[in-house]
Amino acid sequence: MFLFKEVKYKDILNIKALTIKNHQVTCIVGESGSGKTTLLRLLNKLISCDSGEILYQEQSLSAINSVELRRNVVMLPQSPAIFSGSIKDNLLIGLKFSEKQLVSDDKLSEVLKVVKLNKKLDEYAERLSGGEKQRVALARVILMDPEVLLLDEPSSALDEETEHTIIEALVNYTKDNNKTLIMVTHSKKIANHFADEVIEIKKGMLFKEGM
Ligand SMILES: Nc1ncnc2c1ncn2[C@@H]1O[C@H](COP(=O)(O)OP(=O)(O)OP(=O)(O)O)[C@@H](O)[C@H]1O
Repeated sequence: MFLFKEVKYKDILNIKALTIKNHQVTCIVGESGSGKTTLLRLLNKLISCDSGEILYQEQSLSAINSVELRRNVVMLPQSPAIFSGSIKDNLLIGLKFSEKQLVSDDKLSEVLKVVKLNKKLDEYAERLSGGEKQRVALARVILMDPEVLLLDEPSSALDEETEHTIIEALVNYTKDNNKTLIMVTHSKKIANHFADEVIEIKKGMLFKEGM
């Protein structure tokens, strides 16, 4: 699905060869500042590499329109934005921005169940806890129904038990719907338990080259 060839970005990332397979759960681990977020940002063209090439479904990212790419490859940033308004407003905003068809309240409630958030759609999103806001943002990404979900520490604000439950639900969602999940996590436990592939980055380089 994604193929890296001699990719360099500033002096932050230097990846000779990397394949990320589709319909799999890939976890990216590594110490703080090693380049994990930078890697995710390359995948949906928020940034572009200085040299080398990244292919998505055999097509060079440089030849794919960024807006079009981001309809299929959606990123959840480390500190996602929550807007004033209801949970429903916050769920629909991703669809509105990407000019996708809006969905029914039933569908919205269904997605809240995937992220195990037991709240009403008309509750104020700003009153939610940090971990609950994180799950609203995650539900917003799921609603976009992308081929690839890029998640940057989606469970950083959750306790260990909730984290396990949410990631498990997310992995099941990925498998049931033939999605591709690429997730940065600080938790080696999560990575070892759920990932089909683990990418470890050290100072901008793959710990195990040529995966
Ligand atoms: N646009 C940029 N210009 C210069 N330096 C940058 C830029 N973006 C990131 N960096 C630096 O690159 C390094 C890697 O950043 P990145 O956010 O990818 O790390 P990370 O592995 O995701 O870290 P964390 O786990 O702390 O989120 C950091 O030292 C960061 O300061």
